[in-house]
Amino acid sequence: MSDPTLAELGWNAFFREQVSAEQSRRCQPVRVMSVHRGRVTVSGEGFQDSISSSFAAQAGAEDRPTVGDWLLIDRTTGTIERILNRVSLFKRPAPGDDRRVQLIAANVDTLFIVTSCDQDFNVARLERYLVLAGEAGVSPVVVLTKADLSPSPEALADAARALQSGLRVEVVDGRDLTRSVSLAEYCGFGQTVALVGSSGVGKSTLVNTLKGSDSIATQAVREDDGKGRHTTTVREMHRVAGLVDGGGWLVDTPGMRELQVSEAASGVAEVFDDIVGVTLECRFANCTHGGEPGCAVQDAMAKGDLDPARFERWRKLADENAENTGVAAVRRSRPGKRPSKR
Ligand SMILES: Nc1nc2c(ncn2[C@@H]2O[C@H](COP(=O)(O)OP(=O)(O)OP(=O)(O)O)[C@@H](O)[C@H]2O)c(=O)[nH]1
Ligand SMILES: [Zn+2]
Repeated sequence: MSDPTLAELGWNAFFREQVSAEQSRRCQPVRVMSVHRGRVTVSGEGFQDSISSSFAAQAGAEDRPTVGDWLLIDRTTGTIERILNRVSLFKRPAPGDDRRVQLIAANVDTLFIVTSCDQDFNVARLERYLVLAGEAGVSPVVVLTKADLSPSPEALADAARALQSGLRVEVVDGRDLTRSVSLAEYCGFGQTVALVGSSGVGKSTLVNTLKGSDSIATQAVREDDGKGRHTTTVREMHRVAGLVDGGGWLVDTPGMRELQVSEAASGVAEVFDDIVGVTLECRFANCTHGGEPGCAVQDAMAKGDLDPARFERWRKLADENAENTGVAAVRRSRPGKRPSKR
């Protein structure tokens, strides 16, 4: 395949408008294809390189290049001038150190929430990922793999569709391009798709199938997960070539298996907007929905309009989010000396 053009890499008006004429004389736009310790590999128009990931104007915790980022780099020195504003950003508290944030991927258009029809299917987990997508500003698609191993994949697809209004759900056999071809429309020209899901659900298989080759990332990078253990993670962009009208990019996200919800109130409200709507009808604004008079939630459950199991999952996620968000906020408000041991 020929080297991608800027437009094929995903360059569009949103990014172009952030660059002044003076800047574009001095700098060129490049996209981050993979992140390694202290370095990033980047692609631009007829240009590929590995450059240092640190730069002079770095400010906040999110001011670090991650996979999918658009950078302006100096045409002569090759150093990063700045990171362009992102369309979307996946991040999470750094494992083992929730004072820091780990950037997962930037400028993702679509999130494939991958789950398999055999063992893995779990609505609570799907809802977690939907919250993550909502919070990151990315449109979610549930991808049910291993359709061949289930007697009734369509029943699972319907269960997934019921989780959020308008949710797209695709049933595939990830090993077979002809039975994954429904994913083509999300992987078109200049589009970027990230994949999340538990280990073994078939993410790598799907990436290889859509790429049209078996050459998935093997240059594993060792990253300290903060607990003294080392996990092997590779995050990089893979070009879709297996599909006729493909041409977009896939980002696998190893190391995102355990998923805690934090600072995601708007994502939770978006995924559970049906329940939030009902709570607005409760008589007391601070109703705990635990048996107060005039509780619209209890009412709706009694009438069969609201699934008690879904209500419980919402409550659990909302509580977890409040808890984690509180912890993160307290930690941030105490700058200065870091505790040496926790
Ligand atoms: N029958 C069937 N097997 C599949 C399908 N997709 C993947 N598999 C198999 O499932 C196993 C796990 O697939 P992977 O692609 O390695 O899963 P993964 O999600 O990338 O797992 P991690 O790399 O651990 O995150 C492999 O043996 C695949 O051949 C499918 O659609 N049908
Ligand atoms: Zn109530």
